[in-house]
Amino acid sequence: MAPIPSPSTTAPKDISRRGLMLVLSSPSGAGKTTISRRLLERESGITMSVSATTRAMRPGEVSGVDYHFIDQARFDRMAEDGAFLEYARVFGNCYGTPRGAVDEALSAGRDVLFDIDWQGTQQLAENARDDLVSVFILPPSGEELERRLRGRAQDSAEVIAGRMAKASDEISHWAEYDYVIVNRDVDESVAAVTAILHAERLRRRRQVGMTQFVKNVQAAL
Ligand SMILES: Nc1nc2c(ncn2[C@@H]2O[C@H](COP(=O)(O)OP(=O)(O)O)[C@@H](O)[C@H]2O)c(=O)[nH]1
Ligand SMILES: Nc1ncnc2c1ncn2[C@@H]1O[C@H](COP(=O)(O)OP(=O)(O)O)[C@@H](O)[C@H]1O
Repeated sequence: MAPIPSPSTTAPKDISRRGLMLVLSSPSGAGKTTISRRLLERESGITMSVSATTRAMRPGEVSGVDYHFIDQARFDRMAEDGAFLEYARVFGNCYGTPRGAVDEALSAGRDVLFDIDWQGTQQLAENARDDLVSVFILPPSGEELERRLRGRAQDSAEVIAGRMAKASDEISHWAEYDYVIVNRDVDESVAAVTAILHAERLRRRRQVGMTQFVKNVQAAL
């Protein structure tokens, strides 16, 4: 099957577009990180927001790529200085989205992908509803969620039990999101998120140069 053309080929090239903020949330272990990585590999024009966190680095994680790993004092200072677009406490650790990189990307017309929880999504919705597109990822079942958390083999049994205990709370926010995906098959989930991104890029209000483009088309009629 021929690849589906992306909106960069279906929207007129000389029309400037405002970047959007694409948020993925889910209970821990449902597959946000996996879906995000695949999406970033195949999509251009979108960058990942790298959060700051006070949690310990996991094996295989890279500082500055997966997270900016910082201590509590530095996190508190950044929060006080207004350096976060949003921040929250999750599983006893602090997580926050540094403002600078996001502002820069959006104003350059690039989209930004966020892996943040429902608390962060609510804060973004309060401050930037028009730029926000939110997607909630559900696991196919509770048993499968536990299998994925164990299979990831990155957390102790105690930490996994804590994440399972919080899963129901996190899931209770599913209806606050614009889109909902059940992550059964990774390829299908990536295709679904890609379809959402492509459609949202074509929203009229994001194509800020469209008025002028239409005038130019009309002038020649
Ligand atoms: N509000 C907010 N939540 C975040 C941020 N970064 C990560 N999170 C959320 O914190 C939770 C824990 O993330 P993490 O420790 O990486 O565990 P994982 O989701 O199991 O891989 C997840 O629900 C993330 O979506 C952030 O900057 N802000
Ligand atoms: N659709 C899927 N089917 C089977 N395993 C999956 C699927 N999506 C993700 N996984 C696996 O589940 C585990 C948790 O996924 P991850 O992306 O780390 O979740 P999250 O970022 O939401 O905590 C990983 O080992 C990942 O490889």
